[in-house]
Amino acid sequence: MANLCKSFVRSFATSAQRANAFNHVTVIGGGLMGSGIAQVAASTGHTVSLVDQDNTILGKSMNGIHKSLERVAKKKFENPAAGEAFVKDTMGRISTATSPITCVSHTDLVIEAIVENLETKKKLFRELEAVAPDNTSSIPITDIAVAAKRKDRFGGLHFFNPVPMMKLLEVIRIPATSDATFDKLLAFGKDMEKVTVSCKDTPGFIVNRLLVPYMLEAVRMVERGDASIQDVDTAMKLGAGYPMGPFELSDYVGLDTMKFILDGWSKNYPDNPLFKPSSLLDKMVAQGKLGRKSGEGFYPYKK
Ligand SMILES: CCCCCCCCCCCCCC(=O)CC(=O)SCCNC(=O)CCNC(=O)[C@H](O)C(C)(C)COP(=O)(O)OP(=O)(O)OC[C@H]1O[C@@H](n2cnc3c(N)ncnc32)[C@H](O)[C@@H]1OP(=O)(O)O
Ligand SMILES: NC(=O)C1=CN([C@@H]2O[C@H](COP(=O)(O)OP(=O)(O)OC[C@H]3O[C@@H](n4cnc5c(N)ncnc54)[C@H](O)[C@@H]3O)[C@@H](O)[C@H]2O)C=CC1
Repeated sequence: MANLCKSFVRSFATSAQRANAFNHVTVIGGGLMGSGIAQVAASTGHTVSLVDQDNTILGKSMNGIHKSLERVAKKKFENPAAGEAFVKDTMGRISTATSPITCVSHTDLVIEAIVENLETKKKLFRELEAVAPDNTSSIPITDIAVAAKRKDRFGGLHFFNPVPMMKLLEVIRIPATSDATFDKLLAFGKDMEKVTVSCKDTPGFIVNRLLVPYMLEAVRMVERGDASIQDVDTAMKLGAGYPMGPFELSDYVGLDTMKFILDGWSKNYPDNPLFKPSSLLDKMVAQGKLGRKSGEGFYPYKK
């Protein structure tokens, strides 16, 4: 299998030298993030097991990956046959499973990308009782690591949505993370063709520490009646050069995920008025308006 990996990497590698930090990667959670991580891991030469709760969800994940790969292939290859081969080879590197237990016995890296809920994440790691770098938006890595026995082999990988397009990867170490693990995670980031940055295990790491207050102030502006959703989005795109306004981005991230993140922040910082729950966000999630994934959020979408 290692040989296969190497030959694939030779065929499709960019100019960057790969470290081949890990060969087999298990991604747990096949939603927006897990699918994107699995896709990029496979397209950069890793063999991937993608795990979610049932085969219907996994079917949707694989469809999404296929569509995204076709978009990538269109840009990457002038020759359609080469593009088709890239999509087929990449898909062939991904297998699916409904339990992580069978995969982790032979994997080099476990990436957790399940729902943003500390107890659910801790329960998963208790079950795995193994190495587990993870993808959380805002939960401190140290809090999740409580459930891991081998903390020296535990660290945080924060990818960005959409994973195939966003170049950044935040790599977080906790005091218990060994130098060897941290170095391997950085090397893995390079293998995934991402630019890595690191910071302390501080709330929201770098990006979300700045993004969350910005997004929240946008929603408060609308709640106060200061400006409309459309005008806020237009202003931030044309006046600040952002590719999406805060409400378009919220729909893209998923309003349920946003609510999980905000609920965590307001629980951890009850005295900070900045992180108070948003009644608008709560109401929309209760109505099932979750953004693009449900067909409606701040804006309507074709299903
Ligand atoms: C308001 C509520 C307040 C609640 C408060 C709670 C706060 C919580 C907030 C925290 C959120 C935390 C989330 C997180 O942890 C961190 C994140 O990930 S934040 C999100 C970061 N991402 C962004 O900021 C994305 C910004 N948008 C963009 O960069 C672009 O819009 C995007 C690349 C997504 C799409 O580009 P666009 O030009 O708009 O559209 P196109 O469809 O034309 O695409 C352009 C280009 O890109 C290709 N492409 C797009 N998506 C994919 C994909 N998934 N796979 C493959 N290829 C893709 C597409 O093919 C186009 O290529 P061309 O060659 O140009 O045709
Ligand atoms: N949506 C975004 O833009 C970003 C999200 N994140 C973080 O990534 C994580 C995942 O987020 P999304 O992919 O957006 O969520 P999502 O809701 O799209 O996907 C979560 C997936 O996890 C699965 N799942 C839940 N419990 C599971 C379990 N015990 N075992 C296996 N699978 C399980 C669900 O079935 C679902 O398919 C969250 O921690 C989130 O904060 C990080 C960066 C960006």
